[in-house]
Amino acid sequence: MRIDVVTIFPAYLDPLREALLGRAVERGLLEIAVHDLRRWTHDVHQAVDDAPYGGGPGMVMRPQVWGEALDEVLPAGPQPARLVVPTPAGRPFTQTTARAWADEQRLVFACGRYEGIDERVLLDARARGIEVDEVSIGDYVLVGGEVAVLVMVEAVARLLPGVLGNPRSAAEDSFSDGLLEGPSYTRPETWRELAVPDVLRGGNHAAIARWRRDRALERTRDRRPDLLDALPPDALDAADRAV
Ligand SMILES: NC(=O)c1ccno1
Repeated sequence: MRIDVVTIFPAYLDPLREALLGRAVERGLLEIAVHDLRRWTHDVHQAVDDAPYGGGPGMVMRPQVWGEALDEVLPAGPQPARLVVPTPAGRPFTQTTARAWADEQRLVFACGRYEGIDERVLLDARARGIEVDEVSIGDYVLVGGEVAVLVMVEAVARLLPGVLGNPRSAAEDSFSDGLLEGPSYTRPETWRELAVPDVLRGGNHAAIARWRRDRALERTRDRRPDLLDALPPDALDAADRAV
């Protein structure tokens, strides 16, 4: 997969070169390119924004600059690419989104700032046959899209084959079965008079699986009852419903 990020603050994306993602890039599992939007300005001030039509607070990012940037980064023509614009006004970004995007060949992230990007940039991209997703990582407002891109790239990249050491990690983490993951424990067996649940030390795999499922159901019911409501009717068996 190739990921391109267009931003006026390229250094914000430096964490993409660290740790798990950095190693994935070094191993050729993932290609990441970060572009400074100001490369496509032509004035001495490298202006990327202007006052909003209709008045109101803040500034809007100029279509000319974004248009030239995306013409270069996402040239016209048949290409399996998806343009992603992080915005608090977007559709929710979820694990389902991450799984779907993990199958894409190319993702291009456009990081808006100020009051956002002139709407015509997105209309033009769609008119050129590009899939455009406006997505939000949560119901809060950030200063720009860069932090949201870090979140989304990590959520997607960890699902790519070979990125995680153990592929079971992605298969068994929260949301994999529609539930939140339950509690985890490691050595020592007792720490500050707090003991690891006996079942986890007993070696009975069926009992361990049942205990983990019960804790996941309890946690999901307590913290995210909406996820339980969204499960398909046959997702919970009689033992689940007894929890
Ligand atoms: N909530 C968000 O995804 C977001 C993106 C930019 N500002 O907020």
